[in-house]
Amino acid sequence: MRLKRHVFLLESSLRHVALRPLLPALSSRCSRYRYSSSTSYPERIAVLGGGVAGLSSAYFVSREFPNSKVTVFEAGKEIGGWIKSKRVEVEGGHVVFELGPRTLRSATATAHLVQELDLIKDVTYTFKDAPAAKNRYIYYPDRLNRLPAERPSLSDFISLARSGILSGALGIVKEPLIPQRAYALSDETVGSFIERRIDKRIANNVVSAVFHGIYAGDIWQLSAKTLFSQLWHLEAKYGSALGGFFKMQNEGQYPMEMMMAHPYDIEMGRAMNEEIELDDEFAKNLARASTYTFKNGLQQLVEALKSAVEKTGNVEVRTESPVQTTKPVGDGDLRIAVTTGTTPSTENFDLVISTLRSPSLTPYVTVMTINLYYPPSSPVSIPEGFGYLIPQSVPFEQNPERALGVIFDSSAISGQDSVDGTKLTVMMGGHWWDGWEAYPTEEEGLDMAKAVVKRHLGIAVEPTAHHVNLSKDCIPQYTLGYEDRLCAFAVGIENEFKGRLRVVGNQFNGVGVNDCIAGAWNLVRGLRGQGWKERNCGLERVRREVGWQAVRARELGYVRKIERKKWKGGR
Ligand SMILES: C=Cc1c2[nH]c(c1C)Cc1[nH]c(c(CCC(=O)O)c1C)Cc1[nH]c(c(C)c1CCC(=O)O)Cc1[nH]c(c(C)c1C=C)C2
Repeated sequence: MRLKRHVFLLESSLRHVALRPLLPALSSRCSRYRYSSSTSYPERIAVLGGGVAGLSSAYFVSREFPNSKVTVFEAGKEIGGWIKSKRVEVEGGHVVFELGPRTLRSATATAHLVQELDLIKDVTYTFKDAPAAKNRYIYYPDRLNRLPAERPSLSDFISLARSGILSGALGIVKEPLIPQRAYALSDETVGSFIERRIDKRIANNVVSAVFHGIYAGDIWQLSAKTLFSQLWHLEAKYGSALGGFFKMQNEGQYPMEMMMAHPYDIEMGRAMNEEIELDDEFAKNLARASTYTFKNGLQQLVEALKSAVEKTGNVEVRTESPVQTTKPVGDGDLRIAVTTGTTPSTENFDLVISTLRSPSLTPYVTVMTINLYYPPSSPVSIPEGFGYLIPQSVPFEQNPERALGVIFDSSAISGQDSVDGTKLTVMMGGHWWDGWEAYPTEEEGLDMAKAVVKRHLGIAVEPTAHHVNLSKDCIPQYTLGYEDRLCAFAVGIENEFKGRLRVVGNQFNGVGVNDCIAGAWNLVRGLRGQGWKERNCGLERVRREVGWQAVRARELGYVRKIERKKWKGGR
């Protein structure tokens, strides 16, 4: 039985919510030109880029316009972008190494896609009560510190306090007394926001670790307005982030149910709630899960997407087809000429959905992932948990390799490997490698990763399997002033392409897999009917300075409906 379920899960203020795609329905102007008025749907659509944003755009658009011919252009030999899972044979069986993102949090658009692609049977969950979900560590200054879980004990706090990680935490209590920022301050870095409102030590010791785990970025460069959007707008509205948060809760019915949101996000959340139906059992599992992935790794998702779009017969995926140029055909013809291939050829499209990067908008960081496997016979013992993150403040001698964190994959993810043992991923680089002209070789990377796990985890033995992967320029950095640059960018492409070029992907919608899929879903929703003829580019959200509102999380879909029922005695 399929029941309607709203299954957005918690999205903390650390998550990037400021860049959800716009709701083109709000844009009323519809420019009609000679060519465009002749068809009621875009006959030919190009999707630029075959990563998860491109493939999910192709999937949604092929359903929205079943008569359109869709072509996906991918520069590389393979589709899937940064999502890559590798099955490696080891003694007695196999293990799955993830070279990029490895797990998903519950989010409606992605969950629905998983369901439509018939992947539910292959989902493997990490439930919220599992040690992997509860135990997260920060390495500081020379040891692992467990972060407070749902019910932290006194000894948790004592050991954290001893490590020095909590120095400056008193600033949180004093935060409501800190004067509101000057009206003229249009953005500041995440580091400076925390320093101004709480304490610099908390920024360097705690917040920088979390930002390593999401952006592999430098909190002294990343934008608070974009990446701390909740806190930023709470301060603007109430004068204080923490005080404002509690004041805002007075407007709700349930404890902690209110959050700040951009009106566009509210509209998108409502649309998802209305339009998306999830399988009852799947929804229940998602509500209990901290994260999930697939038995053969996250790559299953992009492979299933590719098969599904190709099965339609209307979508062609062309690999090894780098995009050379995209230009308006011009002279009254609104179509876009896309030149692709190493021996360039040009075709005209009624609509182009681009996931390609725009270098002027954000810098990128490079991350090296080193997967290590130790068989059960190895004298290796790691704490049960998700893994650990390394803050910017860790002394150089404790982290000369500039690792960002280590994931305990064998503890964090179950159901992928046919053998026991210890599986780890060391993540290195990120902003530490900014401006480097050359990166470590695979051999050097492996040696560096082994040195990290030896120093931090006491693992002195050799892994029996490993894989080193360099993802060059993989995570865009939403640095100071990002939203202003995005706004100028949106105006530029709207003027140039008159609405026929739409953008989506990790440079615009948030850096996570869920962000890219939700962005694609919403972008395609905006193309419906004659929406594809409207003069916008998918970034209308940043085009208007509108006030953020306090809303019930439920209205955004961020509510675990099933849990809420229990909480309120089954109402
Ligand atoms: C390849 C490296 C990546 C780093 N961050 C991201 C990638 C793809 C993107 C990302 N990671 C997380 C989020 C938050 C939202 C979410 O979907 O959970 C985002 C947008 C959280 C996260 N961080 C790590 C893991 C395993 C997860 C869960 C999601 C996932 O599988 O990516 C660990 C981790 N990620 C990075 C580093 C340096 C790191 C360190 C242990 C960079």
